[in-house]
Amino acid sequence: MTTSFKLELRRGSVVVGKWRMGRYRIERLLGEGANGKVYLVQRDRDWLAMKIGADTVDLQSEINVLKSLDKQRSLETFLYDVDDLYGPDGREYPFYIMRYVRGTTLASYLKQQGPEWFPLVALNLLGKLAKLHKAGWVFGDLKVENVMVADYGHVELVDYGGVTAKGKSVRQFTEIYDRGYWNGGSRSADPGYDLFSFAVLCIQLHEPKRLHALTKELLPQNRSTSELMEIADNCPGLKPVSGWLKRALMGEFADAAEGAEAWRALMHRRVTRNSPGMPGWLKGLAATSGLLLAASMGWLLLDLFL
Ligand SMILES: Nc1ncnc2c1ncn2[C@@H]1O[C@H](COP(=O)(O)OP(=O)(O)OP(=O)(O)O)[C@@H](O)[C@H]1O
Repeated sequence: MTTSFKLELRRGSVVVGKWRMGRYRIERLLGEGANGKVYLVQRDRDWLAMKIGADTVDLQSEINVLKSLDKQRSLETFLYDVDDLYGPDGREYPFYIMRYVRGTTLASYLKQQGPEWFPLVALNLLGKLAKLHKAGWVFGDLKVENVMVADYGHVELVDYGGVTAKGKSVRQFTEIYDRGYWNGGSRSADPGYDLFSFAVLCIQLHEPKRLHALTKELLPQNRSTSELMEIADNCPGLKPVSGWLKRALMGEFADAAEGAEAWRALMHRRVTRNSPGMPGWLKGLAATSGLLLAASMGWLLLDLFL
């Protein structure tokens, strides 16, 4: 993705908000996308993330969602400040300050820590989605790039630009994760929309090349969930969860909490069985992380249901 503006802020420079006068020291660029650039900044002793957009209207809808999310007490505060700044080019840019999410992207986490972490990280991600669904929201733009993972597989979502109230239409999405793109259903924001994207995300993590090739090969009218299922069925890493993925792609889960429960039961069943034919990642889980799994499941369940 490229940004539509070339603003660059140097490390060590200090940005002062035009209206609210907040002072932020730029540390480094965290990432950028179609809607803006995100910098790691410091205010007093706190590390925060600053998202700068080229266009106030674009950024404003994201800010509105964050404000509504912050009003709901079940979710942690994410938005700290909203203001405009003067760039080195003299132009005004809108920005907002949000919580800095520590961690690495999902794909690099699994690369560094090993694929045996996939089931647990995925379960934690379902837990995050479950909280949003419970509060009446759908994430909308779920994709590998928007999932950050910290130690012990702890998951955080970033980029709330696609978050949509249940029942409305999802406006910001990424084609390959989009239910409409695969002729698998509407773009109406229901929990099933996120679970569909979650299933594609699992496929993307395991078979990125095959998924990409499929998007090139198929004519729009021939894209279907069965094409996605075929990739999952033929991928050894996804075999244990292929039944679950099918249910998600078919919209059979009421929400992410129900999906998480089914995923957790699947993990539990597989780990306790520990049969000789068990796939690699589950063997790894059972052998090396039995205790860790129990502990993590404990906090996950607390996280999910508290
Ligand atoms: N709060 C945060 N803490 C840490 N890193 C973040 C945070 N927010 C965003 N990032 C990083 O910056 C990247 C770009 O941010 P973001 O996805 O919000 O931009 P975008 O323009 O909306 O992107 P897209 O084109 O995908 O919609 C993210 O993929 C992530 O790596």
